[in-house]
Amino acid sequence: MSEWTIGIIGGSGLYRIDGLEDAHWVAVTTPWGPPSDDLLVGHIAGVRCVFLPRHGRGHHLGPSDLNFRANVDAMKQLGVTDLLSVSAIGSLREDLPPGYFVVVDQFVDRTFARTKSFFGTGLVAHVSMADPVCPRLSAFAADAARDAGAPVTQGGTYLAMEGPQFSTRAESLLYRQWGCDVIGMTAMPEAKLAREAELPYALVGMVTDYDAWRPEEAGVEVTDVLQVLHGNAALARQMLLRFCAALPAVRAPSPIDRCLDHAIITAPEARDPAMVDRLATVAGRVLR
Ligand SMILES: CSC[C@H]1O[C@H](OP(=O)(O)O)[C@H](O)[C@@H]1O
Ligand SMILES: Nc1ncnc2[nH]cnc12
Repeated sequence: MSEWTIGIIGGSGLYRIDGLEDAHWVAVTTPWGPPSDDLLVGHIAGVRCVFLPRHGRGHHLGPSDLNFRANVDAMKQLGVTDLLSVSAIGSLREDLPPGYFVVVDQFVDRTFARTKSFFGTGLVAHVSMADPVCPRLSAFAADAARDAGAPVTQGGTYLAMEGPQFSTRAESLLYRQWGCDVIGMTAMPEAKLAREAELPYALVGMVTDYDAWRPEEAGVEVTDVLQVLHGNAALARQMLLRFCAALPAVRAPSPIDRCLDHAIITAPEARDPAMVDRLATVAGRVLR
């Protein structure tokens, strides 16, 4: 049994968190290079939280330039036990209009220009991604969003695209045919790396637009996205407050806390010592 430390990765439009008590910015270095920004450590409703603006303060990093490994490693270095991502998303469904909060539970990864694993030559691991989000954390997040007064859909498939350009109409229509519900540019490989780091992960997407599949509508523009996000800012803040306030005092273990028990395939004598060193934070539990 242990206590919670909630990592919050804030996406587009979410570059700081008001209401974080005793807050201070902390610079963290990682073996993977620099994270997107310093991390803001403080408390919400008595729960220790670590906030990272995914694109940096001022939004100077695009989705393909994010150092996802450094972001997850930095969270883990600061003692994060569970990771909550808050993202802007496009909707691929008529019944998920702008303003909706979608707590996603599946992903289709169509990104292609990103480093997707902490592991590789010298230390190979294969984690399961069958169930990519933590059901417990996702349920807490959905309840909190509902309590805050947001329209919430629990469950949905997020298509992760490379970007930075938005989709063509043909792509948008194709993703709908695939059964995807929402679209964004950042959840992958973030969710995969969180799993490799044994961090339970949940994603609350805030629908900002209908992407490009509606024939009568022009495609999405950044200004549309930001307008909806600014309108949602108070709701997002309330959601985080209620999320922390409702967490049980004691954190019961999650199976994800130990998912590397079954994942590493490289024999101990064949492991690259430099890789073992680099993985100290992420996988030290099973490598020491
Ligand atoms: C500003 S629109 C496109 C941009 O917004 C989303 O970012 P995030 O997931 O970090 O909220 C989307 O993935 C794109 O990066
Ligand atoms: N339509 C869209 N496509 C990709 N990422 C987004 N983020 C917000 N809206 C988006």
